[in-house]
Amino acid sequence: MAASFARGRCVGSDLLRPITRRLFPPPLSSPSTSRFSLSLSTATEAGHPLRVISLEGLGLDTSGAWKQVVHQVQGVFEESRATGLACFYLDAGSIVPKESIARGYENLKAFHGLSDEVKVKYHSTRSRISRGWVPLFEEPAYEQKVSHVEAFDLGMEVSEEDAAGDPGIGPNVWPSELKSFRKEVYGLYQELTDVSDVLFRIFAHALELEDLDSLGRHSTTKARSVMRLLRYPPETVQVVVQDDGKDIGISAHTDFECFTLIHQSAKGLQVLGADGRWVEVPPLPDSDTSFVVLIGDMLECWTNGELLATPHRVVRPKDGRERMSLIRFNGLDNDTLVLPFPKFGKPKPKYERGIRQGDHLQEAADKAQKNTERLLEKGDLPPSKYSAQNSAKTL
Ligand SMILES: O=C(O)CCC(=O)C(=O)O
Ligand SMILES: [Fe+2]
Repeated sequence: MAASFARGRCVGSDLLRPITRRLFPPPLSSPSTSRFSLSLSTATEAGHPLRVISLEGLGLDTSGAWKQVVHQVQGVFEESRATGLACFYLDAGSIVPKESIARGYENLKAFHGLSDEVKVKYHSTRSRISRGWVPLFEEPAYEQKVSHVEAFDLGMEVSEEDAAGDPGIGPNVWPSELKSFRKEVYGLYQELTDVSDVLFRIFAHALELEDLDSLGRHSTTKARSVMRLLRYPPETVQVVVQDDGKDIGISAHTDFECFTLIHQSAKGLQVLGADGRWVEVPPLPDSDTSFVVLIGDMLECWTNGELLATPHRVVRPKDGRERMSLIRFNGLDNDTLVLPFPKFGKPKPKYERGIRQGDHLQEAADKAQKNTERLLEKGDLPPSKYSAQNSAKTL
C-alpha cells in the first residue's frame, strides 16, 4: 500500500536465499535446563508451526522474566539458521487485553460493513499519506498477482503542522459514522505501540547489542508504523480475476519495516521457509491474545542478513467465511539509515549502502505500482471504481 502502501516487496526466486553462516551468540543458558527448552517441546507437542513466547510477567527490569524472553527469542534466531524463519508467536495478553482485540475486530467489521458510498469518503487516495479505506482490488501488487483484500489503514496521529510534509506521517482519517471507532481502534494502536517498544528492546538484547535502545530510538512518534484492519472475502465470493489466482488473499512479500505483529480471526497466513515450502501459521487455538511476529527488511539489514525478513502471503478462506486480521507494522523514522551493525561483520553487498526507511517504502510503492499497471494492461485487474489509480502512489 502507499502509506496504505507500506507493505512488502515483490518476491520470487530471491526468497529462496541460501542459509549462510550466522553469527548469533549461543543461548544465554543451557537449553536443557531453561524454560526455553520446555516451551519448545510444548510448542512442538501442541503441533504449533512456530515457537510461542509470552510477555506475561515481564517487568521493567531486565532480569527474571525479561531474561527468559530474551533467551527464547535467541532460540528462535538460532533455529532460523536452519529454517530461514526468525518468526514466532507472541502472547501479548499482558499488554493488549483480549477485550481490546475483540473491539478491534468489532470496529473492523463495522467499518467494512458500511456501504461503499460511505466508505469512499474515507478512500485512502483522499489522504496525503494514504490513510483510510483501500477497497478490494486496490491493494498494491507485490507480485504480478491480484490480491483479494480490503483494508482500513491508520498510523501515529501527527498533525499536518508537525508532519511538515514528511512522507507517510500525518493525521489519520476517522469514520464519523462509527462513534467509538476512533477511541477503540487508536487505543489498540497505542497498546500495540507499547508491545513494539518492548520488542525493540528485547530484539536489541537478543542480538547482544550493548545499548538496548539501539533499535527503538529510531522508532519515535514519527515512525512509519501503520496499522491495518484487513478483511478477506472468502473464495466463494467475488471472483473477477484469472482463475489460477482466485485463492490469493495477499500476494507474497516481505514487510518493509522492522517487524510486524499479526492477529488473525482465521487461518490463511503462510510463511516461506528456506526449503522453499510454505508453512501455514494459523491462529493459536488456545490463546486469543497471540500475535505472529514477522521480521521485516530493516531488521534484516541491521543484522547483515543474519535474520532474514519473513516472506509471507495470505490465502483466501475456502470455508465460505471471511477472514479478518489486525496488522501492526513497526517501522522507523523516515530518515533512519539502517546499516549492518559492525558486530555482524563486513556488510554484504546487498546491505553495504544501507537502507533508509522512507526511501525503502517509496521504492516499494513504485515497484508495486508498476506491477499494478501491468496487471491492468493484461486485463487481470479490474480498474478502480473509486480512484484514477488502483494503488495509491503517494506515501
Ligand atoms: O492479513 C495478514 O495476515 C497479513 C497481511 C500482510 O501481510 C500485510 O498487510 O502486509
Ligand atoms: Fe505483510
